[in-house]
Amino acid sequence: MSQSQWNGRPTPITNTTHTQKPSGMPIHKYGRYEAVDIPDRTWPEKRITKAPRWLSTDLRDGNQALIDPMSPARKREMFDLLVRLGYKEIEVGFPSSGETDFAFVRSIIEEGAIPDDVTISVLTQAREDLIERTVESIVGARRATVHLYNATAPTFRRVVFRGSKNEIKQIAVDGTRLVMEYAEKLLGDETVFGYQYSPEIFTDTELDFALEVCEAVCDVWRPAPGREIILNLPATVERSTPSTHADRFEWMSRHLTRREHVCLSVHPHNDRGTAVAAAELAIMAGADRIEGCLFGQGERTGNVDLVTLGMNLFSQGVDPQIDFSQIDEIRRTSEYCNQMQIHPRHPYAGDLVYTAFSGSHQDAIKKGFDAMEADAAARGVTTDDIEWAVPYLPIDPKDVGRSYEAVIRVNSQSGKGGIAYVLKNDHKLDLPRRMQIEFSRIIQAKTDAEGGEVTPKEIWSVFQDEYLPNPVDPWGRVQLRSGQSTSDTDGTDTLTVEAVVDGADTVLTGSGNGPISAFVDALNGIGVDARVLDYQEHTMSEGASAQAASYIECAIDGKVLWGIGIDANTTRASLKAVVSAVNRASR
Ligand SMILES: CC(=O)SCCNC(=O)CCNC(=O)[C@H](O)C(C)(C)COP(=O)(O)OP(=O)(O)OC[C@H]1O[C@@H](n2cnc3c(N)ncnc32)[C@H](O)[C@@H]1OP(=O)(O)O
Ligand SMILES: CC(C)C(=O)C(=O)O
Repeated sequence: MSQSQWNGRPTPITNTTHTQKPSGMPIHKYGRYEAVDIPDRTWPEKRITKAPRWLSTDLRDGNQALIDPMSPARKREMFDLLVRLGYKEIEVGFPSSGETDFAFVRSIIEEGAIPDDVTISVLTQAREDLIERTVESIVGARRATVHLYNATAPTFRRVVFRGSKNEIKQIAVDGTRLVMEYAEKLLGDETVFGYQYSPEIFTDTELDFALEVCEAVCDVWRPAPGREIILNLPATVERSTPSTHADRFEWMSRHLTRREHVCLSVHPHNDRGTAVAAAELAIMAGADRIEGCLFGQGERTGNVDLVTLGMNLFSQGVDPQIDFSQIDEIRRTSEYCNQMQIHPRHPYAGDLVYTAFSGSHQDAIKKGFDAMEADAAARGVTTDDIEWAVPYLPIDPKDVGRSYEAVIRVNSQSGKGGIAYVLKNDHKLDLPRRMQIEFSRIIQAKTDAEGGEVTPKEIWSVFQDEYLPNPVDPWGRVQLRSGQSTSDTDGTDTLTVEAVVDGADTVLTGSGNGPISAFVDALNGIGVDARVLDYQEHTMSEGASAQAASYIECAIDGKVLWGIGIDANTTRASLKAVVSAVNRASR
């Protein structure tokens, strides 16, 4: 007998209870990614306190991965959106790939679509004919960067270029020289010309070799004050943890000579699903700039998502310097340009990302909103002036142009908090806690029976049917017509009420220490045994025509239930609430 049984307690589950088994998958085919020897790494202690430089490559890396690459019209729509959002560096294409990209670059230059403070960038392989065509494409641009790449990783050296390390380095060096020569030959003084080099597949390149190639490229470009070089170290295929990626950036940042003239850029792809973390840690490790695409479009699993990165900064109180305040417009444009749908759970932008279906989340959200309102009122400010603190909502959906409408949606997983939120938000009815429980059971019965979601409209219709008189087809024993009350100096109220009772016009009279108790007394006259257990009321709006809501919990002939009354006059509202409970008791 085990000790726990001996104690009369259940046997605890230990981790030996579930024995995990080898998967049988071919793990022998995959090697472990090499760690970086950098024990004195500093990036874990760093904080991101300002926005990095951003480059959008939607029109290049994003576009090259589309089933149906963007038409000129779609490209232009995307370009204009990126400019409106505030991106200052935009990779606009691969002009030597064909007429579409070349013509697009020419069109935005010739039509004056590029603001003076925006730098366009164009990508090319390190091949002379392609470089010449690439430089031709940017003639007349105010600010333009040529971006040259060649893969440097062992497999690519062996399989794609079939060359030695020196030969691969030479491709980068010759390419850089050719870019400079063609820029010299073709570009005029009107163009502020920049240069970017990417050792493609940096993530699989030996660090010392990546450094050697970057240094050789710098020897040709000769970065100096006012003559920066962008060294972009791409995770062309994401291969390691974000922490190892950060180590590699810290290592490169420490070892690059002329570091002060280098803009160190990170270009993560999302193969392991950790591109956002990889970009953020790379910035902590010393990178200055991030290349990515809106909503993570791009090759395979995509480029890093610029929207998530920017919004992550925003949610930490750091200005991303990009305007995401109309996130649905950004989403619609991106969906149109890319002909790809954004997932409903996409961070910050998906349809469902500010929505809670489950009871405990809804309860906490409702309490969060209530607490924010109380806190703001106590300080005499609005909720926009205090720190956001609503559980389960990392940001205020309003800040990205969303309403609160979809924050709580009700289904079989929902509890009283969610339903109460809908009534408060949409109808200004702040139900007492026990009434929330009562009404949520009514909604629960509906969701259990019918499944699916109950819309706010349906919730309201069930609520009206359950608690409020139907003006067209009234139901229940009692319908109030009018009433008068008088108060004696000894505190006794006498009430006379004209009502329809069981279909007949009736005058009820009663007395008590207030209008409610007088009405309860009057109801005795028609054989209703009512006792008031709880009473709450609140105004529903401000101003002279304000309505009040009264909630009364009654024991009626031994049955405990709630009633509600809504009226501009608080006494009438409370009498209506008693009638609501009485009618429900006999329904
Ligand atoms: C990681 C990235 O996203 S890189 C960007 C990738 N984007 C694109 O490729 C989109 C646009 N590309 C294209 O339209 C075409 O590839 C073009 C027009 C540029 C070139 O087309 P092609 O001349 O038919 O060549 P292809 O695309 O097959 O390229 C392969 C050749 O280029 C060489 N090559 C590949 N990359 C590079 C490079 N960066 N620098 C120099 N040569 C390169 C290859 O070794 C191969 O040479 P080989 O034929 O001697 O074996
Ligand atoms: C050209 C480079 C920067 C690239 O797109 C990649 O490596 O993913």
